[in-house]
Amino acid sequence: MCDSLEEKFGAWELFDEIWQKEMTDDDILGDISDKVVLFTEDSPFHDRLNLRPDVKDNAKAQSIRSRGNKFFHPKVKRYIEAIKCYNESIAFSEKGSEDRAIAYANRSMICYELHRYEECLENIRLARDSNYPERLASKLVKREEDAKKALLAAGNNRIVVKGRVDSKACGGELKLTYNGHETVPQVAECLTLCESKTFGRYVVTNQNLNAGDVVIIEQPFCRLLRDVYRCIRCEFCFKESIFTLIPCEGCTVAMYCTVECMEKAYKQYHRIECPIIRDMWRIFTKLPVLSLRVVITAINCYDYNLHEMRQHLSDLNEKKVSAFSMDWTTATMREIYDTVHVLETNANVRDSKDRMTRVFFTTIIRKLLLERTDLGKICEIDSDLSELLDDLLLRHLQTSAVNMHSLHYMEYQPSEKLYEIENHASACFPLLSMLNHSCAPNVTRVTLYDGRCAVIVSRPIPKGGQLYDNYGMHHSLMGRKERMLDLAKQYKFICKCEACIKDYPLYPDLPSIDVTRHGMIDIGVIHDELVEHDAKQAANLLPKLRRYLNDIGQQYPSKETCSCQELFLRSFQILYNPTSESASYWQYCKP
Ligand SMILES: C[S@@+](CC[C@H](N)C(=O)[O-])C[C@H]1O[C@@H](n2cnc3c(N)ncnc32)[C@H](O)[C@@H]1O
Repeated sequence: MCDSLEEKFGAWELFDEIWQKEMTDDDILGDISDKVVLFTEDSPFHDRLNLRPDVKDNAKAQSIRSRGNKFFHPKVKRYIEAIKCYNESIAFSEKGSEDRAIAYANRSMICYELHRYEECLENIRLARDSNYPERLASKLVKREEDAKKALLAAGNNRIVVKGRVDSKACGGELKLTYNGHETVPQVAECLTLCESKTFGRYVVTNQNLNAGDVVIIEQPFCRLLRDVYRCIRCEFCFKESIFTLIPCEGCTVAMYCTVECMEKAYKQYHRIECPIIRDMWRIFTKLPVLSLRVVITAINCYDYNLHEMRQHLSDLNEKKVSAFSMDWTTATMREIYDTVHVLETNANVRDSKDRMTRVFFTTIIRKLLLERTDLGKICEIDSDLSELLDDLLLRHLQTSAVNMHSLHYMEYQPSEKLYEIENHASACFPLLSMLNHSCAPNVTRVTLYDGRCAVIVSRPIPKGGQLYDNYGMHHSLMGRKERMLDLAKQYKFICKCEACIKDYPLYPDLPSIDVTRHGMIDIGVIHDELVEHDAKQAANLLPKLRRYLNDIGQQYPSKETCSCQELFLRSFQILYNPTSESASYWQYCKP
């Protein structure tokens, strides 16, 4: 990961400061709508947050490159840290500048040291295209010759990524276990959407489901790469491209694996985000940035015709929109957005401070958009349109908090010599968002390497049962009080799941089951085997774990079921998660 762009004093800290100074008890208890206007108009957020246009800066590019050179030093050999600095330097440098060319050339040097000869040659090409200085040209000629020779000698420089490549040979593409709905082919036809006062919308099965059943595979409506991956992965397709990223010419944040990805991102959202994305990441956490991404993606579905969008949304009967009954085989992007538009906001159960925070954030984002982007020109003519922008931002600042899902990949940890799951992005999924939470879940989510997300049953669910996801608060890892507080704070509900009602203990205090009745399964041995991150091994273990979970799954909770669920998930992750290539470089450098 790279350094986070988020600053210590951001929008939340400013809000909290103003809130404590300005708000009286009467405001908090009474109607706050008038106060909202005054509050946001008077707030000195522009200066306090030091909002400023993002500009290329060669001096900064040079200083970041020097930092990279220190990491590159033969006694230091922290090449990955060095290349992240070179990438940041490339992002800051002006197009065609010597600083840009030298950063590419330095990146070629690291590629050479890491035996990535094709990428070394690509960086030499990029350096030359960027006016690499004549006085240093001989260095590049020599490196180019060496790389070509090494490439010939190596035969094939392709890196084999253990998990991903092998998985195709072992498990193939992950598919739904059952036929999909005719009009919602990404959801097993046995699933239906229900609604109640207690649960809102929720998903049930009309037949018995077994552990291992794949019941939903969904493409996100939109997604957002975490800022700490900006110098490692393509901002559009998320591919790990640390050796060949190219920069957006408008901002100092976005980098891409190809011009094609850059153009697609620009068309879908970056055209609007480009002038404000650095400030967004500086002053906010990922949730407001994802909310902005949802709004811009939605506006793009309307080709920036905000009049048409406003008309459509004001005519929309929200109660009638359902991701489960829409015909996805013919749906347009506008119709897909309708299903995002009606995601839960929990607006009616938010307290004054929560609502005011989101109004405050909306005001800041709207102002940035109107001052710096094409939306300013569009909204100038009609104040109703800027109101629409406000409504959308406020809405999705709420829906994102409640419905956002993290995307994961497997990262090699050089110090422990094993793979760990990491969260590199957030995404909005209209169908997955219909799953409610339980602290003792019966399904689990797996990010697939093509960017979709699969829902897999993790213990048997009887016909008529509800499918329960886990929002990050599991009974085996967190105490009941803490879980309930967190769920109430972020998701605004009082959890009454089986684990909360029956007060299931933490993992060390869980009962053990009588394994003699079900055959022994050595959790420790399987764990050690899976740590190897070998896809063939995972594919072999999966049916065994699946059988075991279906046998013992009814005896919940127990140490065995919880551990087995963990190992089961791990096997799926090894087979289907994106896997980092980083294991291939640590042999040549220091972490
Ligand atoms: C991702 S949405 C799930 C779908 C939601 N029920 C709906 O109607 O859109 C998350 C929200 O659903 C509700 N929710 C989730 N799990 C719940 C549960 N176990 N009991 C009650 N409400 C729950 C909460 O309002 C939560 O913020």
